[in-house]
Amino acid sequence: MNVALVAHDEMKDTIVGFCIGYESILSRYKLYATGTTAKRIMDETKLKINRLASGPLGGDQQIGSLLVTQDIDLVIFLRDPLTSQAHEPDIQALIRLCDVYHVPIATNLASAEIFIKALDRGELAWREVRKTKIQRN
Ligand SMILES: O=C(CO)COP(=O)(O)O
Repeated sequence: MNVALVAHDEMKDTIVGFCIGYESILSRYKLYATGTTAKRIMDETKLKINRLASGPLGGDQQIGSLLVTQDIDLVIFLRDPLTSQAHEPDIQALIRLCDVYHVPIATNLASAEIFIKALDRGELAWREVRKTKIQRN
């Protein structure tokens, strides 16, 4: 089960706090994150993260590519709803691919807390079944 972590600049402190709070759960999964988010989390926790490009430089698209290959099972993407982003089309594409591939995506802290607890309880295990089905097609 693989988790993608992304946060816009105004939400970086929040995602770091989230990762500190849930470090023991997150440490059991393969983690991916966009460039600056990954660096902040690795600087402030012991989590190992596969660091992708920074969001504005294609990191959201790299996560999109991992969604297509069924390599991401949960996306925690703490968006800043009050600041426009130069790479908004990439952000929309990432969210769209979550819908295409039925990947849960939390775009704020409240939903992130629910999803991480669901992950911990094994409630996303259906993702493995779904992946197997898609691989057979
Ligand atoms: O811009 C982002 C997501 O759209 C996040 O990118 P960084 O983690 O590199 O700041």
